[in-house]
Amino acid sequence: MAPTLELLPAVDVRDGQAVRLVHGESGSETSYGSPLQAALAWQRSGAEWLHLVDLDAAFGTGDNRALIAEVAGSLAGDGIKVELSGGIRDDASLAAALATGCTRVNLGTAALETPEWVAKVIAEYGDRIAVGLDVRGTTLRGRGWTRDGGDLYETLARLDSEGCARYVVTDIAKDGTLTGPNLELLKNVCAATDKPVVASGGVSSLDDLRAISALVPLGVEGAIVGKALYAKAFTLEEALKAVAAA
Ligand SMILES: O=C(O)c1ccccc1NCC(=O)[C@H](O)[C@H](O)COP(=O)(O)O
Repeated sequence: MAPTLELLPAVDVRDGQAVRLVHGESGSETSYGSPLQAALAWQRSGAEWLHLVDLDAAFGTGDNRALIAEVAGSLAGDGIKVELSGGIRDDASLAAALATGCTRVNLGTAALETPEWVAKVIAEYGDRIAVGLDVRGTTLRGRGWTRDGGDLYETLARLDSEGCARYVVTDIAKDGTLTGPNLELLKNVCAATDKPVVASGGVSSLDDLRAISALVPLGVEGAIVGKALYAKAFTLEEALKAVAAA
């Protein structure tokens, strides 16, 4: 039997607040209050993972490093696995991220702009490093998804050859829109790599999660869920039950 799809409820932090964006665009925020309270709510609902994003660090508008460390530290200390994303681009930001106790970090822009550094940290930290492949069509986007950064499949082949352990794949056109995941993209990425893939962006319903679960045999390992949980399209408890039964 295929393993159960992992669910990663998202807490995206901007200016100290948990927010949701549409298409990852700065200025499209809806605020949902305290990131720590949001994270603790997902923990109470049975989350095994948390996807925690420092949007200010991703956009280059500052950072929420202390708050992120507090949230990651609180949850990781309680046995929740934390995936940390946003603005991790050099030794200092990577050291700060890993020091939070997170299970892994997600590198985005660095994989496009400083490939030698990314190859070095992949070799050093193994599966504590994932790479976020954030795409419009098949073009990667970096710097908070604001700048083009090359071809998805060329970059994927390069990262595979360097031993990258895992990819977090986001269709930016779907992100924060509640219009369903891009299943074709996920299938295509799974066909291009043997490494596990975490799906991100667009989940709107339990049926979407069941559809992503059907891709587990192809290599999809997990799904990040943001807006649907905040908009109460379903509860995390319902989502965990749905994927366990899929
Ligand atoms: O992850 C990043 O580094 C990032 C950078 C810039 C804008 C957005 C970014 N992440 C957004 C997410 O990871 C979302 O939380 C996730 O894709 C969930 O999407 P959805 O379920 O559609 O709300």
